[in-house]
Amino acid sequence: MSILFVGGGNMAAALIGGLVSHGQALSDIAVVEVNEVTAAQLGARWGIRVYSTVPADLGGASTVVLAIKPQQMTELLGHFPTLPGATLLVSIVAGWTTSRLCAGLKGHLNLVRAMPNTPALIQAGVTGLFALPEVSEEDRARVQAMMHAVGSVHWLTKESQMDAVTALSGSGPAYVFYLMETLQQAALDLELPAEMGHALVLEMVRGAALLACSEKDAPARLRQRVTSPGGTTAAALRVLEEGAWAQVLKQAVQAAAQRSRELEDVV
Ligand SMILES: NC(=O)C1=CN([C@@H]2O[C@H](COP(=O)(O)OP(=O)(O)OC[C@H]3O[C@@H](n4cnc5c(N)ncnc54)[C@H](O)[C@@H]3O)[C@@H](O)[C@H]2O)C=CC1
Ligand SMILES: O=C(O)[C@@H]1CCC=N1
Repeated sequence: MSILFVGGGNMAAALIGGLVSHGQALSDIAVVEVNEVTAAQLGARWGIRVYSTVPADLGGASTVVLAIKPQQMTELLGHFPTLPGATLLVSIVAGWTTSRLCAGLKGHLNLVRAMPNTPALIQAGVTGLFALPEVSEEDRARVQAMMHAVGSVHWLTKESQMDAVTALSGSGPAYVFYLMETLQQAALDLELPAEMGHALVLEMVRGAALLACSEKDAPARLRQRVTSPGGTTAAALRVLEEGAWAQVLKQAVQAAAQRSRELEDVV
């Protein structure tokens, strides 16, 4: 399949990297990128075609991937070419619903929304997908293969689930990185050398994630196995419970989901 990315930032670069490593021909990938520096970097890195505006013939692409910020969409769609009905449009733009996309694309219905995350950069991402009923099985398989190139894929049954997916796995890496930053600061406070604190946090998070992936036990059970009665972990968990840490984290995810719903109205 030939793919035109509109926006060549973080997520587009991650997707292109994944596709290339899965054997997608570079001649079948093109990007529209308005930032000259980013455009030059994309061209130099992969030798792919880079346009400064969306070409009327879409550069011959059968699939168009929208990968710009929600706040940049209204302007883009204001002068977007009319898509042939068979063109598959995939949007990774947070908050932009299929009904708003369809309206902005003059009634185009061959639409799939995708919500990947930044671990896609190392092909360890996870993506939620939602397709309109008009999208053929063949096109669903195409978009699934594209997102599978950067990690695992889950189909949503209702579009409203996209707000939860965005809040959970789309934004989620930032919650984990925030935890890591905080633990590194705690290591400094405990007078560990900075480099050692950094390495301990990285390896601990990697090990805990791998253990959770390899075990059938739920995280709650894995946590209990770390927590000796009257021990160090129990002392730490008591402080987290007193600070209503779980409640705060759930509120944070709710806030992200609410923001995803609000982004539908962003201009
Ligand atoms: N960063 C993340 O963790 C995730 C982001 N997303 C979504 O992916 C989309 C892109 O995010 P990023 O790649 O992080 O943003 P980014 O800012 O890295 O990339 C956007 C790119 O689009 C370019 N651009 C802006 N207007 C343009 C136009 N009219 N035509 C062509 N290029 C244009 C910008 O110069 C920039 O290079 C956003 O809508 C975001 O909601 C989805 C999942 C995760
Ligand atoms: O923060 C955002 O809006 C985007 C969507 C998911 C991750 N980043």
